[in-house]
Amino acid sequence: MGFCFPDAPKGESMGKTAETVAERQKIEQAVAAAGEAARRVGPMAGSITNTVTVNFVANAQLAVGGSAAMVYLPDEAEAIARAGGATYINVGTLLPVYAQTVPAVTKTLNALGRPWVLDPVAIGIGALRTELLAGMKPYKPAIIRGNASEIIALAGLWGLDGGAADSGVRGVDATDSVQAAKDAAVALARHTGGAVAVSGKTDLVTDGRVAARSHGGSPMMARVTGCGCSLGGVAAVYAAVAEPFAAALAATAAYNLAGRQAAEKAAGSGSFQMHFIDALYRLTGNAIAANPFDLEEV
Ligand SMILES: Nc1ncnc2c1ncn2[C@@H]1O[C@H](COP(=O)(O)OP(=O)(O)O)[C@@H](O)[C@H]1O
Ligand SMILES: Cc1ncsc1CCOP(=O)(O)O
Ligand SMILES: [Mg+2]
Repeated sequence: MGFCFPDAPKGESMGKTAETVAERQKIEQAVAAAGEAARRVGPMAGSITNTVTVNFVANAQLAVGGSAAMVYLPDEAEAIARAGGATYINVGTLLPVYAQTVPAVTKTLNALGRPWVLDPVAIGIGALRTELLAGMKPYKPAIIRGNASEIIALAGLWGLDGGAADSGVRGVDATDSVQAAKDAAVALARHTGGAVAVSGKTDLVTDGRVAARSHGGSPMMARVTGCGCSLGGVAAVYAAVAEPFAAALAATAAYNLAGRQAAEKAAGSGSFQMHFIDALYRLTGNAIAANPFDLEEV
């Protein structure tokens, strides 16, 4: 492991002091522990997620050791929220029933103090999506995971620094860079007191105090639908057994490592998905923690 700060803008990288060595080691240990605990405990992380990638989300959660359960109805969502170690909410394809399900379950999760992960997929499309995402602000997800444009748009919707109503969300895809979403991610993390994971070529994970830039993955991940959604589902599995920042970084690092490994074997995007699930299944906590990341204070 050791230090690597190649991407940190000048003046922002943490110095190589004893304190930062200790900070890095603490983070690496927490990430490794999250990876190991998911396999040991087998936490259930239920999902309210989109109909496009629901199978990929469940298989990725199972591959890292968790247990999956997908629901749509309000009473069933309440039940899995109560029974699960964490819950995943992804607004990718909304149905009318979500107008009841989503506010009820986020309120319950907040009242229970139970971690939940939000993926604000395609934020900006339609009135219901905007209403549901705006209404989540007081219920504070432990982890917000999205691509750069979604993170900028969510901070804009919640009236936070770095946000913009007119971010570059294009359907479910991003047109903004991860770096451009840094201020929005930090502001969101400070609002929730949890963590924010911004995905892209190099991912950024922050708790509002430090930011880790996690390296790896493959451009092929943007050619397979659900790499982002399933990353959120895996973050929920880890959030059931670890603090938000460690859980978000563990999921992000696992994806970067498994993505790199899968790309070495895949002949194209179809077999990439198969090799990717295989690679996730084989990861150890120590391997996840050893995936390269840079650390900076924010
Ligand atoms: N060009 C890339 N190089 C490496 N990894 C990538 C690249 N694009 C996306 N990824 C990875 O794919 C996963 C999903 O990210 P992304 O495509 O940004 O999410 P979304 O599908 O929600 O837009 C993340 O693990 C991210 O690191
Ligand atoms: C294509 C699509 N349309 C609505 S949800 C969805 C899946 C998006 O998945 P991801 O953001 O992980 O690529
Ligand atoms: Mg997405």
